[in-house]
Amino acid sequence: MFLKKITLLKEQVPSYHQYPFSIPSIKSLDELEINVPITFLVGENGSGKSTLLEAVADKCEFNTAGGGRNNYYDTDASDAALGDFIRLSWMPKVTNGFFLRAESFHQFASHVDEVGARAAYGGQSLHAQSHGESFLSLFVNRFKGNAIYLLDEPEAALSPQRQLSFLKIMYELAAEKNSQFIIASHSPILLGCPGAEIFSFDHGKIQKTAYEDTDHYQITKYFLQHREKFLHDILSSEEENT
Ligand SMILES: Nc1ncnc2c1ncn2[C@@H]1O[C@H](COP(=O)(O)OP(=O)(O)OP(=O)(O)O)[C@@H](O)[C@H]1O
Repeated sequence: MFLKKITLLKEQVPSYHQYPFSIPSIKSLDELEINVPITFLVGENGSGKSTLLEAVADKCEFNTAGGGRNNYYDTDASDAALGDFIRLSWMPKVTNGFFLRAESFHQFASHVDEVGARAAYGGQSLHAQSHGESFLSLFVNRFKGNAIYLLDEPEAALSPQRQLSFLKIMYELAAEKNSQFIIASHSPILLGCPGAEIFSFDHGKIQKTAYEDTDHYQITKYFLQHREKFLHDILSSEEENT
């Protein structure tokens, strides 16, 4: 484990009325203590997970469009608006790692081709693989250990079976190869990783939550157990509203 704490430098915040400080979870952030090698960030869409993850990537000097320290390429991806306003506490500091953004992975794959770095990603162009296959190639070939990995919705391209494959890779890297993961995720499969801690960004604050208390677990479980009733209730209330 490397990153132990994320602190919002409150005295430097210019205004809580503008992005990113206007996001309720960020506004109420003081210190986030990280206690285990695998940490998940969960919460409703727009609750601030990517904003915080991007800020951490920025402080790590990773390309905020996706990549590590040595991946320089231009992109339309946003600047890390929060990066200058957080402090990272390390023990020890690590500079090796990777920031995965599912949405700009295409541009990252082009960058790998352009700089002739395919060998580091399994030898084949990431563009010549399916979206999910290219994610798995990245995890298998590039994630070697002694590093911090910041992943924004890594499940985006992965089938349930491949999510399990990724879970195993991540678990082993954390347990045996001195790796830390901070992951924004909506996947009830990944969130179930043993030993992981989950922080919820819902209800205007960032707080630790149990796997079984997440919406991801509860809604998925209820849906699978009561699919017909669930759909009937949702669809009939939709009809009443129209
Ligand atoms: N560049 C920006 N300028 C202004 N507002 C922004 C900007 N980027 C994001 N926001 C807003 O900040 C809020 C948090 O966005 P963020 O992307 O961090 O959410 P998230 O929790 O990662 O959501 P999701 O689960 O949908 O990925 C959203 O309401 C979003 O519209």
